[in-house]
Amino acid sequence: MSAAAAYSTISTLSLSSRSPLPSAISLPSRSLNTPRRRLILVSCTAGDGSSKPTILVAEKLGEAGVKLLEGFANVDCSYNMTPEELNTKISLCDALIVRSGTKVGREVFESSRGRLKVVGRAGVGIDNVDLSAATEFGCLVVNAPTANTIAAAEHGIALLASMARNVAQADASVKDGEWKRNKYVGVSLVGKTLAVMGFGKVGTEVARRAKGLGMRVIAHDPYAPADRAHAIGVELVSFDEALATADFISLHMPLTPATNKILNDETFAKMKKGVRIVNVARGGVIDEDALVRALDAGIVSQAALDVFTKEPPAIDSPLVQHENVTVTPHLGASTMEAQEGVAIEIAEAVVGALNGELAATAVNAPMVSAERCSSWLEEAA
Ligand SMILES: NC(=O)C1=CN([C@@H]2O[C@H](COP(=O)(O)OP(=O)(O)OC[C@H]3O[C@@H](n4cnc5c(N)ncnc54)[C@H](O)[C@@H]3O)[C@@H](O)[C@H]2O)C=CC1
Ligand SMILES: O=C(O)C(=O)COP(=O)(O)O
Repeated sequence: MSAAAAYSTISTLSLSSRSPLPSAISLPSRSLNTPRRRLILVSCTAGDGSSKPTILVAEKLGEAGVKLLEGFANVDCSYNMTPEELNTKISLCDALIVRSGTKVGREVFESSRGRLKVVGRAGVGIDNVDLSAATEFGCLVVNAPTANTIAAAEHGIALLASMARNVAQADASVKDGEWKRNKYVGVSLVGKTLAVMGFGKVGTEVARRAKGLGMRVIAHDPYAPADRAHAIGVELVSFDEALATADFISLHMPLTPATNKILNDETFAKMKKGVRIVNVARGGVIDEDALVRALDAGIVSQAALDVFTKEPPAIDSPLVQHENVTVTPHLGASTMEAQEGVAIEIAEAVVGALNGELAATAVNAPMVSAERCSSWLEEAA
C-alpha cells in the first residue's frame, strides 16, 4: 500500500480501534457525539535523498531487533554516546531508538533540524522522552509496551521475596565470613496484604503471582476497571486505604506529573508502621529523602528498589547505603527473553512508522499535526 493510500485508510480510524495508549498520556474519554480524532502516519525515505532511512540505536538492543532494522535501513548502533555526541549525530538520522538510559530532551529535537521522524523507546516508560517537544517538532514517539511485562513482574516478585527474607543482606554477610542466623530472621508473605499501586500490565501480573504466594492482594489505580481486578480476586481500593492497610506496597504506575513523589512525608505518615515497599516502576514516584526519613523512623521497615530518581544513584546515597534497603540497577526488563521481545517489538514499530503504517504503539500520534504529517507524505510520494 502506498503511503498516501495508507494515510487515507488510517485517517478514517478512530482511537477506539487501537489498543489503549499507555496511561501516562491517556486521552480523555470521548462521548459518542464528539468528532473522532485522527490518527497520524509517518512515511519516510532517507532525508539525504538515498533510498534507505538511517536509524540510530543509542542503547543495547537485542540482536533480532537490530537485524530487522538492518533489512530496512542504515543502522548506526552507537552505545554510550554523550549528550553532545547524540545531538551531533541526530541531524543525520530519521529515527532514534533508546532504552531508559538516554534522555531525549528538547535539544535532541532541536538538533535534528526536522529530520528526526520517529523516536522508538525500547520498553514501556516514556518519561525519558520529552513528548511535548517531540510533538512540537512533528516527531512520532512509539514504545514497546508488552514484551517486558512479565520480566518486570518477575523482578518485582523477586525483590518482594528476597526483601522479606533478607537474602541480599545475608548473602553479603556470609561472604564477609559471618554466620548470623538470628540477625536475618525474615517475615512470611502468606496471609499478608500486598497493595499493588498501578494495576496495569505489570501490576496485574504481580498481583496474580502474589495471589499464588498466598497473599491478600488489593490494588489502587484510578483508571483500572473494578471487574478486571475482581476477575483475579483483587479488590480495588482508594489510595489512602491502600496505604493504611498494606503490609507490603508494590509500585507499578508510570512517572507522570501526577505520580511524581506520590510517596512523600505526608503519605508515608499514612502507612501501617513497618510497611515494606518494592519499587520497580520509577525512582521519581518516591521522594527519596522522605523514604530515608521513613526508614529511620521505622515507618518503613524495608525497601527494595530497582529504580532511582537519578540513575545510577550516587555511591554514597543514604538510601542506597541504608541497611534495610535492597537495590538492583534497573534490571526489571533485563531478561534474555524480554530483551529479545522488546527489540523485535520496537524494531517493528519503528520500521512500520517509517513505512507510513499505523503505529499501534504511538504515544503522541494524535497530537502531531495533520499538516506536518501531510508534508512527510508528500515528500515520500
Ligand atoms: N524497572 C523496569 O525495568 C521496568 C519498569 N517499568 C515501569 O512500570 C510502569 C508500568 O508499566 P506497565 O504496567 O507496563 O504500564 P501500564 O500502562 O500497563 O500500567 C500502568 C498503570 O498505572 C496506572 N496509573 C496511572 N496513574 C496512576 C496513579 N496516580 N495511581 C495509581 N495507578 C496509576 C494506570 O492506570 C495503569 O493501569 C512503566 O510506566 C515503567 O515506568 C516497566 C517495565 C520495566
Ligand atoms: O520498560 C521500561 O519502562 C523500563 O524501565 C525498562 O527499562 P530499560 O529498557 O531496561 O532501560
